[in-house]
Amino acid sequence: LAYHAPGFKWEQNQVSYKFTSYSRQLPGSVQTNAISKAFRKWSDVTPLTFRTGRDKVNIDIGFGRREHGDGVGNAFDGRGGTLAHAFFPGSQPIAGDTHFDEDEQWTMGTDRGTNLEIVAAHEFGHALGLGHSSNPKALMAPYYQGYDPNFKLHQDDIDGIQSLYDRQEGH
Ligand SMILES: CC(C)C[C@H](CC(=O)NO)C(=O)N[C@H]1Cc2cn(c3ccccc23)CCCCCCNC1=O
Ligand SMILES: [Ca+2]
Ligand SMILES: [Zn+2]
Ligand SMILES: [Zn+2]
Repeated sequence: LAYHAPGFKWEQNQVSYKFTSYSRQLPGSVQTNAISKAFRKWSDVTPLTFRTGRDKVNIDIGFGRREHGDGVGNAFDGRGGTLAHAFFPGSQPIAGDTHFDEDEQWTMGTDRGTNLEIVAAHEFGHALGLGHSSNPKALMAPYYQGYDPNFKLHQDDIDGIQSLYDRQEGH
């Protein structure tokens, strides 16, 4: 491309985030732990670092149901179906924002319900600039692949993110 498509990656390596709302289904500490573990999957393979912020941050994280404030086209659909969505990087306030469908049964550490860490890791792939992968085994595939206690990024996910954010120096 003759131009650099603005808004498809963060131009800085330090990315800030905060919760704008929490799920009622898990203790707050469990949710903050799940989110930081999800970010760590990506920071482990890039020069990116993630830190919590207080007011204006890059990635606002929230839980909502049905129509939850980002337009009727982005309304959630009750339990099942779409689990969450996220917006690509950019300068608009909504850029990077990540929303989880509160009608799902959000869990950690069990194969029941829907695992918050795994879904968050997928969504943060988008919030960092990745689209969906056609590799069904990749985290960035468009379908939730169920609970995996040792889930990790697929090579396809790593190749994708490193094409956006140069490899960690020295690795
Ligand atoms: C990858 C995931 C973490 C985020 C994606 C959405 C997404 O890409 N966000 O960035 C997601 O929710 N995919 C659906 C896709 C989907 C599967 N079905 C659907 C039925 C209706 C609507 C959507 C779906 C069949 C029934 C299973 C429903 C429960 C699981 N849902 C999914 O896998
Ligand atoms: Ca849903
Ligand atoms: Zn939304
Ligand atoms: Zn997705």
